[in-house]
Amino acid sequence: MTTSQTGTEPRYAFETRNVNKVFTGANTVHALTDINLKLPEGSFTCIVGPSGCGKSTLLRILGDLEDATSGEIINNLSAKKVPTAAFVFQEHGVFPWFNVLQNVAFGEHMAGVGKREREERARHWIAEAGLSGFESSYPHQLSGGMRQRIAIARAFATGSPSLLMDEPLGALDAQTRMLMQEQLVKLWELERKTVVLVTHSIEEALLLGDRIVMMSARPGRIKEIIDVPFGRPRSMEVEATPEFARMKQDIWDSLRDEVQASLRLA
Ligand SMILES: Nc1ncnc2c1ncn2[C@@H]1O[C@H](COP(=O)(O)OP(=O)(O)OP(=O)(O)O)[C@@H](O)[C@H]1O
Repeated sequence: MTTSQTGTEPRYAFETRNVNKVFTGANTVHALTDINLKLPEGSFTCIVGPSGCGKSTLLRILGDLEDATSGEIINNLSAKKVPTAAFVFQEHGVFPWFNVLQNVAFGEHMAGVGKREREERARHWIAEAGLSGFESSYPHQLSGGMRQRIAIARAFATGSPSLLMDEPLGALDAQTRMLMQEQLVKLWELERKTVVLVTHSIEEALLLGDRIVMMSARPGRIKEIIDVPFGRPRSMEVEATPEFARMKQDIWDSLRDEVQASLRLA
């Protein structure tokens, strides 16, 4: 568990205590079991686990898009005036009828921020996301990677203290994905929001995160929490180090059993 430099307990953005989630309907699905997590403010947590283990459900519960069946979710950010969390999903994150500037400013528009202020903030994050010059373009005029950068820039522009991302780079080709990983780290280092990012990629979790929460096959439990030893600011060159290769192998060794178990469940 991460602690502050003084050795005192860090401030937590989110805490979950014995969170369970059961979906009832035609089929009853026990999606999450006894999830206990403490996410320090300003930390970058990646969640990995086999398909169907409840990663998205956990993210949605943290973001208050879904209720837990039992257990407690403590959101220590909720007293702030802005929305607690901004979301980035794999696809469909941008409005096709808005241009880039309007898309990035949308969250602040909804929060009632004045036009001048929200556009100024939007232009700042558009520039940081490498989209300067495209303010008036519409999403259909841009590449998939650029569209996802709009969604990420908007999430940073909202002023929300946390960012919840569900496979935000999952739909991108390998090269664009690598560039976007770099960009995401760079943006986050500018403004250290509390980030929770769901990914299927062990490499991505190691490149981006401070910690990796590894989940077991359904009903999803926390199998292990791994501290990522690579420092900040982080260069993507860590991927070439023996430490990276060793950690990737260890995580895969542990995850492999869960992936096999999830295939038997399917
Ligand atoms: N609204 C829902 N109603 C019923 N069952 C649901 C609902 N949402 C999710 N589930 C079930 O809960 C389980 C966990 O789903 P979830 O989407 O959280 O998994 P995941 O780990 O994000 O999967 P993936 O990696 O494939 O995206 C799955 O078995 C899924 O079918």
